[in-house]
Amino acid sequence: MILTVTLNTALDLTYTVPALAPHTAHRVTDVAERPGGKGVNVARVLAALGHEAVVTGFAGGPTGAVLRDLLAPLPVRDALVPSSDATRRTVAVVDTATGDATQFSEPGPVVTPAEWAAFVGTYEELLGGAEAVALCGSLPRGIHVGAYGELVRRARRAGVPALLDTSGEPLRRGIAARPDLVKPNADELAALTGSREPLRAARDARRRGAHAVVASLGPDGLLAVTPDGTWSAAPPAPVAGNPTGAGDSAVAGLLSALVEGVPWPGRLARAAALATATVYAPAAGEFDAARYGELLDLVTVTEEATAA
Ligand SMILES: O=P(O)(O)OC[C@H]1O[C@](O)(CO)[C@@H](O)[C@H]1O
Repeated sequence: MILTVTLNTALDLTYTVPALAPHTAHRVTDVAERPGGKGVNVARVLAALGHEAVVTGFAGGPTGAVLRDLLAPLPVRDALVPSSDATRRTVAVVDTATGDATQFSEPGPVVTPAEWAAFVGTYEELLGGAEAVALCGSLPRGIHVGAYGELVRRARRAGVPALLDTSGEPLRRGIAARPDLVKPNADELAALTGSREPLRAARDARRRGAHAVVASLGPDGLLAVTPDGTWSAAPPAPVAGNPTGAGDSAVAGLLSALVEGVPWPGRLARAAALATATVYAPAAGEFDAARYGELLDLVTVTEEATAA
């Protein structure tokens, strides 16, 4: 079983508009409502790849109830812990003229110390049956900024490989706890290290404690800096579509291949193909399965002739 943690789960709304323009009113032509937050998306992709996936984190209030209802028919196990405050919503506005997505994310619930303690108990129990854990997304209010560091340390004590995908101070603190893998995007890596040069920044992230770093660089694919070598993985051509959730699919690709014992080049090919196939799909947590199959053969993985 692969465990995914989404402390700040979300009811993801996707609005489609013909053309997005500030200071104007918009008629929404399509509305989609999905259970979201990064770890929820990761779990859905893991399940589609044939892995048993368990989702934990918090859900509360009317939005939390809808999220759980939407999760129920999906092939992932719901081990969410109740919060008294309501789960947030996110809104992604997709502009059909350009294909661009603009995201608005609410801050999320205020989690109480008792709720955090209940979550930690559930997390410890679930770690007992986990082959790997993904720790994903922003922190809701009330949770200490070192929370991911604590969860990484607990995973290490349980002998479970931990992948961290977050940003800002929670990422900085989480990395210091030495996760097996971090998956920042270009902006998160630059904010962490002060460098917009991905190779230099990824090496810096390793020095800060991450065992391996896989940076997601949008249309440029992935850059992996690991103890075994440095690779880049690129899709055959840039793809137009909604990139929301592409990074989550990359995480699912990396984790599934890790637990299957696939070597780094194969892991990266899978992650890059899944991320690209997600851009072809309408919403985060989904990917175009036919395109994924084609892309697996078309992704180029190149070993960089440079020390990690
Ligand atoms: O926790 P955050 O960093 O705010 O990210 C959450 C959001 O990211 C997405 O997972 C896309 O990666 C959305 O589904 C949305 O819920």
